[in-house]
Amino acid sequence: MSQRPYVIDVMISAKTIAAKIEDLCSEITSEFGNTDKLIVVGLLRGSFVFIADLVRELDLPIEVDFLEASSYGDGMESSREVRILKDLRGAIEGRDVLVVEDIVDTGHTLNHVTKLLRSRNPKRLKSIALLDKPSRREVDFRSDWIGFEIPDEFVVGYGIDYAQRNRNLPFIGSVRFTDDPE
Ligand SMILES: O=P(O)(O)OC[C@H]1O[C@H](OP(=O)(O)OP(=O)(O)O)[C@H](O)[C@@H]1O
Ligand code: HPA
Repeated sequence: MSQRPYVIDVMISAKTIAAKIEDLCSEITSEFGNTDKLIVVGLLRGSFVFIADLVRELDLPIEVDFLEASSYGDGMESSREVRILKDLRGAIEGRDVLVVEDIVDTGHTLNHVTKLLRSRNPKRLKSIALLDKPSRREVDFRSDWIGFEIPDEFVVGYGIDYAQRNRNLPFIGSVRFTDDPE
């Protein structure tokens, strides 16, 4: 695919993200305070940075597992067809589960994944998303915890890509095409 030229404007700094994660983790720690073990499920690939920071702030007995879902390919439009490319290693029946997602946009990915995991009869299933774009929602879905509500802009960084690039930026930035007429 030929790439249009773009720049990335900082939307949420690394420091602001770190402060938000501390707040979210104290809420999650109280919610799951009585758990014997919390299974923290990261949705690959976008959540790999978020889950790494999150689990280090959780004062709970945890296990980590991953599930890979994909619906965007290399573009900016959801295919609305969520493909499970890699399933969990472990069973979640009767367990406490926290699903960790980088961004909820149309909502198709997290809606599909939480339905799939709920069908496996966990004891409790909650979800957390660092970013939420409510104005883009196509299905009725809301995550239990949200870091930041953001406007309808395509974002990258802190694990999130555009055509597989920019996942390594330490902040959340918005993509601005420099060949746009305005
Ligand atoms: O709410 P939605 O419109 O479904 O969009 C959110 C999903 O889109 C991105 O995944 P992508 O398919 O790009 O895979 P990736 O995580 O490997 O980047 C992102 O990481 C979320 O999982
Ligand atoms: O804004 C976004 N950026 C990158 N990937 C995405 N997947 C859904 N929304 C986005």
